[in-house]
Amino acid sequence: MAERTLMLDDVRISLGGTELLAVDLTVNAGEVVTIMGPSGSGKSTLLAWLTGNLPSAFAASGRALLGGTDISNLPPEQRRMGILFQDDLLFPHMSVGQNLSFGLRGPDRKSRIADALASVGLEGFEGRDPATLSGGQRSRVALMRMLLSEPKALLLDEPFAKLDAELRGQVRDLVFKHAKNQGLPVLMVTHDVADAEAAGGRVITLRS
Ligand SMILES: Nc1ncnc2c1ncn2[C@@H]1O[C@H](COP(=O)(O)OP(=O)(O)OP(=O)(O)O)[C@@H](O)[C@H]1O
Repeated sequence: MAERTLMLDDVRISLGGTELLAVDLTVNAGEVVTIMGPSGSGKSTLLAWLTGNLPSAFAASGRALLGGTDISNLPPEQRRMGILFQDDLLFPHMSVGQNLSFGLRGPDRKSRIADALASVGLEGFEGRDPATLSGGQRSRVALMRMLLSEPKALLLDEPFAKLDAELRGQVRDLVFKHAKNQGLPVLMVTHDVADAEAAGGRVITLRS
């Protein structure tokens, strides 16, 4: 599955002329690599660079290769990255079902959405207004929206922080299983050692 690896080739990001981070890393298909490190060490900045949304205050060099293709200069929407942040927002004027069908095609769309909701304990939530959901419920909808969009790699930034302990384990397993089944490379930023252990892969620690 070499075509599904995510390679960070000599990536260097600096801020105000000072190097913030330097990373050389290959994430294999189905592998979860955890990024840890103190606050301010550049974890979120690295993910922002990968998505094509690096703030202009930073300067970056190096390449990101997804399945062997250099994506470093592609616009964000062409990178096919599944992105999940702790404070992920759902579209407020759409129902849960409409949020999930965003970018989804095909005649089996409805049943895929129903299955996705059921898999995170939200069976029948299609018609709900996101404003009426709890933080944990919203974060599960955002997660399923990401997975349904058929990304080629996953970038997760504290993705399970809003979930209580029991749900956290379940949702985490679901994401990692999905990544394994689909052969997706995953980069996960977390402060939580249990998240890193559950991922079971390599841990990269950025220094402050
Ligand atoms: N838009 C921006 N403009 C200028 N500096 C920024 C910007 N965003 C972040 N920074 C700075 O860049 C550095 C890295 O921030 P980043 O958010 O990547 O750290 P982090 O490791 O994700 O931290 P945390 O664990 O607290 O989320 C910090 O010193 C931060 O103050």
